[in-house]
Amino acid sequence: MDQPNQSAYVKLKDVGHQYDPEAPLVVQNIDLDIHRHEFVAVVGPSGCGKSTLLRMVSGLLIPSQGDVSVFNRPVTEPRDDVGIVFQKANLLPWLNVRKNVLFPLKHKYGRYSAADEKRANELLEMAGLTQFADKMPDELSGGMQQRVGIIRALLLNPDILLMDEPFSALDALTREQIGFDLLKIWREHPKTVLFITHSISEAVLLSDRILVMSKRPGTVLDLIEVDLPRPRSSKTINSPRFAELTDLIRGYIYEPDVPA
Ligand SMILES: Nc1ncnc2c1ncn2[C@@H]1O[C@H](COP(=O)(O)OP(=O)(O)OP(=O)(O)O)[C@@H](O)[C@H]1O
Repeated sequence: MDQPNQSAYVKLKDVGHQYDPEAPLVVQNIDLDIHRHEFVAVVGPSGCGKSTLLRMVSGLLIPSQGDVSVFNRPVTEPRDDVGIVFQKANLLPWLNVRKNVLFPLKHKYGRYSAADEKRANELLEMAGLTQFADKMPDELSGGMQQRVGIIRALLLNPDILLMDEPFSALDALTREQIGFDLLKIWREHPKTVLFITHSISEAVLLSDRILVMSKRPGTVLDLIEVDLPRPRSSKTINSPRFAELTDLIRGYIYEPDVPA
């Protein structure tokens, strides 16, 4: 279970949100502490408010109820130490891959240094993209573009990484591979991750804990500890415990009468 912890990197306390003051809440009574370098996934039925939750942590959306804090400070706007990866990489089509990775620095400071370029090259190497660094985005596959989106979010070395269905546009094989790539990056450059996904197996494969949300208005049905050993691999997927955990979550999502 979640432990009250002053040192939580991300903290949601009794959070609720309604987009329209006349309309019902889309999420309510959300409590969650995410600790340093923890990987927490959020799953739940379509429309239950997963993206709303992530947007509130990012500072793109201010909740109508409750408190969201990052590093013990209320979230009032987006911040540099929180990186975001969306479903689509949204690369700039007129910049090559390396320049796309460096774009956040160029945008923020108007320039980047040789050291920044070196770091971009290191990240590109880590993501297996060195030979594509000078290519334009439309010369890359969807999976490669998404990798570029991830390392672009890592360039500013954020302590927290928010990922909103980052792999959902990819085919199943690429999706599994990029999941393992993400785990490798996370091992080498530990980050606190909040990861939204529709895929129960992806959530179990990647995360330390999984927040299971009810259908709208989204509330917390369960917070599940994923007690599978790391590093995770394709063997993990075939383990009996993996099947138990995915079945448990499926029960919540497909049989809404299962008590919390
Ligand atoms: N900007 C907005 N204005 C009004 N309503 C919105 C807005 N964004 C989302 N909603 C509504 O809030 C609810 C939750 O949306 P949200 O995108 O957070 O859910 P989700 O769980 O991420 O959905 P999905 O799994 O389908 O991506 C939905 O009913 C959606 O229609």
